[in-house]
Amino acid sequence: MRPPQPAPDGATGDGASPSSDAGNSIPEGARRRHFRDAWAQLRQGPWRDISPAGRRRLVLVAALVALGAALQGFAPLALTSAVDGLAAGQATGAALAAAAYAAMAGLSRALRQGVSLIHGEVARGLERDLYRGSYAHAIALPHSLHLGRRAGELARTVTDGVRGWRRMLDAVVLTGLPFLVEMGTVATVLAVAAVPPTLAGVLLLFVLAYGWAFHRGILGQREGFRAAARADAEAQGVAADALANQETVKLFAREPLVGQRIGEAFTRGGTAWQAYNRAVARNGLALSAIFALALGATLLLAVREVAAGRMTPGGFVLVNAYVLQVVGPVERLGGMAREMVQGLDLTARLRELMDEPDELALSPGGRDLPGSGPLAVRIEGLRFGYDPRRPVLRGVDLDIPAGRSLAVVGRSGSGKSTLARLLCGLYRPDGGTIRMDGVAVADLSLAALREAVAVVPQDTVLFHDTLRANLLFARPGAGEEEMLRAARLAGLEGVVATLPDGWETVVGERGLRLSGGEKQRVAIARAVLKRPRLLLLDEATSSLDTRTERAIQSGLEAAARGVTTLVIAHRLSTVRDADEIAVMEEGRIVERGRHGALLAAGGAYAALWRAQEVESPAGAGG
Ligand SMILES: Nc1ncnc2c1ncn2[C@@H]1O[C@H](COP(=O)(O)OP(=O)(O)OP(=O)(O)O)[C@@H](O)[C@H]1O
Repeated sequence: MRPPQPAPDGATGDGASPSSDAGNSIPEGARRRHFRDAWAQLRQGPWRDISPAGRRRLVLVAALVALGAALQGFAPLALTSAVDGLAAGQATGAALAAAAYAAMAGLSRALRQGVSLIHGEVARGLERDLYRGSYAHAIALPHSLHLGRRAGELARTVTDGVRGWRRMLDAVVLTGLPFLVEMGTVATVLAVAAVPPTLAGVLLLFVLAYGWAFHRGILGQREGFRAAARADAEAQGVAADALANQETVKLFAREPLVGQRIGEAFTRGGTAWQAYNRAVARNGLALSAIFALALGATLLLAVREVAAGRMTPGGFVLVNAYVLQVVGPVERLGGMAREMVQGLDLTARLRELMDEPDELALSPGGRDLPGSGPLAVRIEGLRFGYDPRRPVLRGVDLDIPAGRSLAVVGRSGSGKSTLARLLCGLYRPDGGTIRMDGVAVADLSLAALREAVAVVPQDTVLFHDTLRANLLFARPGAGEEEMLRAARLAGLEGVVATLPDGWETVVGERGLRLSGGEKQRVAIARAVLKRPRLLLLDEATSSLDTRTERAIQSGLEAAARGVTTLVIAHRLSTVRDADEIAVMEEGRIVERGRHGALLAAGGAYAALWRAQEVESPAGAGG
């Protein structure tokens, strides 16, 4: 039941969400290059997507963060003055200094709270822009690329990527910037307050040792973190797979077995998180030891300096305050390094995705289709293979005069649907040309081509929305009358009448709440509503019973009147009235003509017809 490579999941023990395989995709040595790339992309990509107002607010956030950090850095100076004032018997001065200290510390904290509120809003706006841009790009990627990916993988890549950018933004604005400002002010204060060099040196040494230990700890924990996240994702994969197969589980009465597998998977996740938490605790202990040593050493030194009269009691307080105060930013800096690395891991696949050329880049032709009536289609020497090693179309020549119908029949796998896909620009031919009203499809804009063509595919997938919304997707501006006419021609009216919610019925994910035949009727109605110049019917009625098919056939014929139509069909009885019938075999057209002539010729078509007559004596296929 477990998928071979479960998609890593964002739900992890500490709320962080690295993508396990994304994390492994960047070798350690290439890390710096990735930082550079990420920076370049930050400037070209995400940054560009932020609205000018959003940028101004981001700058405001940065300014407030810097102000808060500066206040935090300077505050102990006021405390020093208060203590020295007290020591010198200047109570008023000491009180003023103490008040200044309280104001600075309070303001700094208030700023931090306010900033996180504004920053959250700014960051959410940025996320929205990123989602919009990334999904627009993902949808515009070539059809072949979508087919080559697992369901949900693209959505996961986008979500991970956007979360990664958000983490990096938070890390830089909320941690990196205040760290630099606060350390700058601390260094300035130490210099101005003439703290003895030995003490300043010990303090610096402490910061470095603490930062180094913290960083090492994070690197050490990284593998454990990834392993735990991976185990978690696997467990989620097992559970998701079980849910997807719930019907099978029930029918085989295997609930206990599935429950046990899920339990085992989550136990593995729990064990991995325990190992990670132990590593975190070990590192925490090491840090506490360094902190205790540093505090002890600096205070002893400070006591000696004060006793020798080289430092005031206020200086003693200052040193003590800084030892306590610099721990936070140093720790946060380590956290920031982790966030940046994890953020980069998360954005890696999105950055790759954004580099993939979209359909427009691959089909740069930008011409519009002139005119407005039915299209004349001419196909010459068309060759195509999904894989270069296996040609599917091996030189197809066909033409459909404007407003006429052509039926393409042939054995399963002969390449009929592939021909239809090339006609609507889902793939580019390897050789040969398709012309619409004399214009090569390669020169057309994809939007112009697809506005002109309507397809009723073999398998219809619908939006998880109402029937009305699904139908109007074909032409959002269509009026009620027009929609009802399309529904009537497609035999959909009768279906709608039986549904308790009528047109407002929500059809379920991918349209799963409708039967195959009902979905097919929605697809036909959509195609009719679109008022195309070329109609492609790819076994448009294959899911219908013979009686319903006959009923809809007349509607389809009415819809196809005056529209160039290419019909792909297995049941030959449905295409016997086509203006022309072409028989396809192994990617080539081997016969063309009208029904009667082809039967009389006694070739491939006649053989297909006879075979279907044996299966269904009432009339081939019907
Ligand atoms: N996305 C794809 N990637 C790779 N190969 C494909 C893809 N789609 C179809 N094929 C292959 O191309 C060949 C032609 O498929 P196509 O769907 O055009 O046949 P068809 O004549 O429409 O068949 P049917 O009547 O069963 O619908 C088949 O051998 C099929 O396996």
